[in-house]
Amino acid sequence: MTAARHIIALLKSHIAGDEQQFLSVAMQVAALEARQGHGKLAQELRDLIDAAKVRPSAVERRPGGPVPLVQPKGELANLLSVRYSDVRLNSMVLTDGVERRLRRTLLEQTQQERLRAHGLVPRRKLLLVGPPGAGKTMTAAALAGELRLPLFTVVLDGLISKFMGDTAGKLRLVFEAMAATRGVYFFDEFDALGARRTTENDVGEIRRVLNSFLQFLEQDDSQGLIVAATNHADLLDRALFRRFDDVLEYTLPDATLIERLLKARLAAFTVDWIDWKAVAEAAVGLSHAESTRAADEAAKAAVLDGGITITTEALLAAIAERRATTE
Ligand SMILES: Nc1ncnc2c1ncn2[C@@H]1O[C@H](COP(=O)(O)OP(=O)(O)OP(=O)(O)O)[C@@H](O)[C@H]1O
Repeated sequence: MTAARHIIALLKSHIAGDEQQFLSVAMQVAALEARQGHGKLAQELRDLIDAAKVRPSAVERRPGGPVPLVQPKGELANLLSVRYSDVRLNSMVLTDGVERRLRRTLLEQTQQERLRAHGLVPRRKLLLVGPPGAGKTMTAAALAGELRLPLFTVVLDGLISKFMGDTAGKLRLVFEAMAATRGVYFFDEFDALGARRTTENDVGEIRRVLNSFLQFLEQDDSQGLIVAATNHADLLDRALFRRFDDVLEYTLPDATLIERLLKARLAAFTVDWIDWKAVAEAAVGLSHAESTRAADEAAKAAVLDGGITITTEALLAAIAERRATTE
C-alpha cells in the first residue's frame, strides 16, 4: 500500500472515532517499515503505538470529561456490568432507515433540555429486533460512545433466577440504578425476560415478572437510554412493543451494504484489484458479523503471507468458509 493510502486509512478511522482501527493501521505501517529494513523507524512507531494504548481512552479525554464511571456494588454487581465505549455510529453499516432513527434518538438526547423546556420528552426507550450479528449490541455501544455515557449491560443470568420471585426484585434494583446513574442500559436477549415460557417454570410467575418489567418501563422517567435487543421478536409479548419509543428492525445486509462493510473493514489493506460485485454477491445471506469475520480472515491470511494485498479469491474463499460454518 502506498503512503497516501495509509494516510487515507488513518484519517478514515480518525473521522469514525475508531481508535482500534487507527492503531491497527499504524501497526501495519510499522510492519511495512520493518520489512523494508527501516528497523529504527519501525521501533519508533511501535513505541508510539504502545504509548497510545496505555493512554486514557478517547471517551475519557473528551471535553467536559466523561460521566464518572460508577461501578455497581453489592447485589447490583451481579446484575450490571459497566464499561465505557469508543464505538461511533459512523463505524457502523446500517440501512438508511435504522441509521436515521438512531441519529434522531441521539439528537433528541443531546437536545433534551430544549425539548423538556417545551414539555416534550426525548426518545429513550428503544427495542432492537433482528437476526444475530446485525449490530444490535454494537448499536448500544455506539449510542453510549456518541453520548459519552457509560454502557451498563444487564446480566440476564444474574437477573433470571430459578426463583422468579427474586427476578422482579432484581429488576427493581436495575431500574433504581437507572434513576441514580445516567447511562445506556442494555438488555440483550430480551426475549428471555419478555417471553420465556418453559414448562418447568410457573407461567403465572413469568407473567408477574413481565408485568413488573412493563410497569417499571412505563414508570421510568430517568434520563438515560434503555436499549433492549432480541433475535426473537415473534416470541415477545405484544404489550411490550407499545412501551418502547421506537422499535428498530435490523436485517441481514444486502450486497450494497456488504460491499461498504468489507471496504471499511479492509481500509488499511490494498484492495485495488478486488471484484467487489462478485464478492458482495457471494456474501449475501451472511450477517454483518460473519462478513466482518470473512474480511478479517482474508486480511490475516495476507499478513501471514507477508503482504497486505487482498485478492478476490482470498475473500471469496473466506466467505465460502463462513458460509459452510453457518449453514
Ligand atoms: N451493522 C454493523 N456495522 C458494522 N459492523 C457490524 C455491524 N453488525 C455487526 N458488526 C460486526 O459484528 C460484530 C458482532 O455484532 P453484534 O454483537 O453487535 O451483533 P448482534 O446483532 O448484537 O448479535 P447477537 O444477537 O448475536 O448478540 C460487531 O462487533 C461488529 O464487528
